[in-house]
Formats: sequence, structure tokens, C-alpha cells
Amino acid sequence: MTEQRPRRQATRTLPARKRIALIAHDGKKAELLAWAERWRDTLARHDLVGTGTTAQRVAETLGLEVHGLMSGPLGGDQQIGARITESRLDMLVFFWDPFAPMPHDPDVKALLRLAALWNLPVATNAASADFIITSPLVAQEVTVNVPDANDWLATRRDP
Ligand SMILES: O=C(CO)COP(=O)(O)O
Repeated sequence: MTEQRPRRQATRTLPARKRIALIAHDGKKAELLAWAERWRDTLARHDLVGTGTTAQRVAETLGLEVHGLMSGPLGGDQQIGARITESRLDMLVFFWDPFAPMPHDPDVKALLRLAALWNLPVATNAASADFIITSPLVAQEVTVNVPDANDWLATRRDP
């Protein structure tokens, strides 16, 4: 198979003050809230955004501003995905529930695909979130490789 892939990489610089998305499925919300409480002081130095219910719960628990988008099943995951595509997000903490049947699984897959594509730091459980949040890179400007969208458009052929 010869799937078309970006031929060139470009770079983008993540700011020192990160835009961090927080999302948890219902079965993982308690775990995410406990994690967020543990790292409250660090999270307070960044800009937080989340899917509707998660954002509300984190804001209440931490007493911090969390920009709430739509609830996940109503399109919130896709709103986060759009922010990734537009370079308006710098980190994703998404505690998805491996035990729950996922009625809006396509949204979850689409979000994780965009995070992988755009080389976004992602944590999907408490241990990986601990590793990411304690990285010195969280508080620094960091330049990462991303697909070169202009080159992709210029070289894309009709099938
Ligand atoms: O469904 C979600 C993630 O896929 C989360 O949405 P809520 O934060 O609104 O519960």
C-alpha cells in the first residue's frame, strides 16, 4: 500500500505557558480529578481547557478557570481536535476508559489520531500524566516537528 504521507516536516514552537486540554470519560473522572488536585499548583501556571463535564468538574475541584467546550458526546472531542489542528493546543491529558463501551468512539479515535499526527504530548493515564507534567519542558518553550501543511498541499496529486 502506498498511502500518501507528508513528505516534509515543519516546526512549531509550544509556548512556555501551555494550553492544556483535560478530558476524562465518566469512569475515569474521579481519577482525573485526583490527578489534577495533585498537580494543582503546576496546572495553575497554564491555560486549561476541557470537554464540558470534565471542565466543569475540574474547575469546581481546583478553583481554577477551565475553559469549557461542548461535552464530549456533543462534539467536545472534535473541538479539541480542531484546536490541535490549528496549533491552539500544546498538551492533552485524556483519561479514556478502557472498560466502558464507547458510544462516540469515532470522536475518540479522531482526537487521538490528530494528537498523534500533530506530534502533541498526550497522556492517557495517571502514570503518563505524571511523567509529562513533571517534565522540565512543561515550563519551557519547546520546538517540535509537525507535518508541513503547505508542502502537503503543493505536492498532493489527484488519485
Ligand atoms: O466524552 C468525553 C470524552 O470522549 C468527555 O466528555 P465530558 O467531559 O463532557 O464528560
